[in-house]
Amino acid sequence: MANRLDEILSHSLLAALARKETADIAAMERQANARTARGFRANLRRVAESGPAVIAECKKASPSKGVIRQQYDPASFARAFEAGGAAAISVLTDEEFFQGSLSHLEAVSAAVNIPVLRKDFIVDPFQVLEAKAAGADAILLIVAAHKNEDLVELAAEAHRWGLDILCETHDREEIERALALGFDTIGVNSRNLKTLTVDPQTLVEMVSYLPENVIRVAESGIAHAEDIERLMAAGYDAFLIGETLMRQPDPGATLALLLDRQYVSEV
Ligand SMILES: O=C(O)c1ccccc1NCC(=O)[C@H](O)[C@H](O)COP(=O)(O)O
Repeated sequence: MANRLDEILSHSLLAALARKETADIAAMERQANARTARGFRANLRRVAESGPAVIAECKKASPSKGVIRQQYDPASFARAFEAGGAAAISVLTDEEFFQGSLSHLEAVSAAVNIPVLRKDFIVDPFQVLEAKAAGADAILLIVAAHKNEDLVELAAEAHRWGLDILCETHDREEIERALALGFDTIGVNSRNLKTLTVDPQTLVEMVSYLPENVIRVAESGIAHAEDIERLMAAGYDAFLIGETLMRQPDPGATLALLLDRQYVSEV
């Protein structure tokens, strides 16, 4: 039986191919060429030198939780995240499972000065072009979603467009594959994308496999200032936080509280 990740990947590929069919590729390439990527990796590194580098995520819904936030204005969240001290913004663009959109990415990119990550299930080089044309500075590549040859091809496409890559892993074998392929910004997702269960212990166990020259990003299930402190002490440089922020009445103020090491109550 197909697991959740396989289901999402098949849908993502079909949707991307359908968009590609009707796309004006030349116009998209002109748009992509006109944009200069803001350094995602460099900004994580810069911020992490003096404290936690948070990638604050605009996330309306998810396969595991359904709708997370009814009133959803990603550009205004992104502005508030920037003011609240985010190092970068992540924008979910998958329509089917996350109620995201490329238009969200465009709006966020235009609204902030910090780098923006296209958080999606990238399975075709066309999606990399889409990302750059819509104003992304980085894309996500999920190791579990690909054979090594495909990761190399997609990474080359990202580099062709000047985009940085957040390479996502979940276990030791995936981390070893990511390192062998030369990725230098590596996330460990505490969410198992095949079952959607979150296990915070995964983050603690996996960080020892990531060398210090890599930017180490802890992903998913981060809810409290204490989580960030514990994960920083374990060796993480950066923290991808979605649902905790999105469920709060004022996501930007909540981020500022988290960065000020104040407790955030669960809602
Ligand atoms: O969030 C999900 O349910 C999900 C399901 C399947 C694939 C990916 C999924 N989420 C993407 C992410 O990795 C998170 O949005 C990101 O790490 C932030 O996580 P959180 O802070 O727990 O919202």
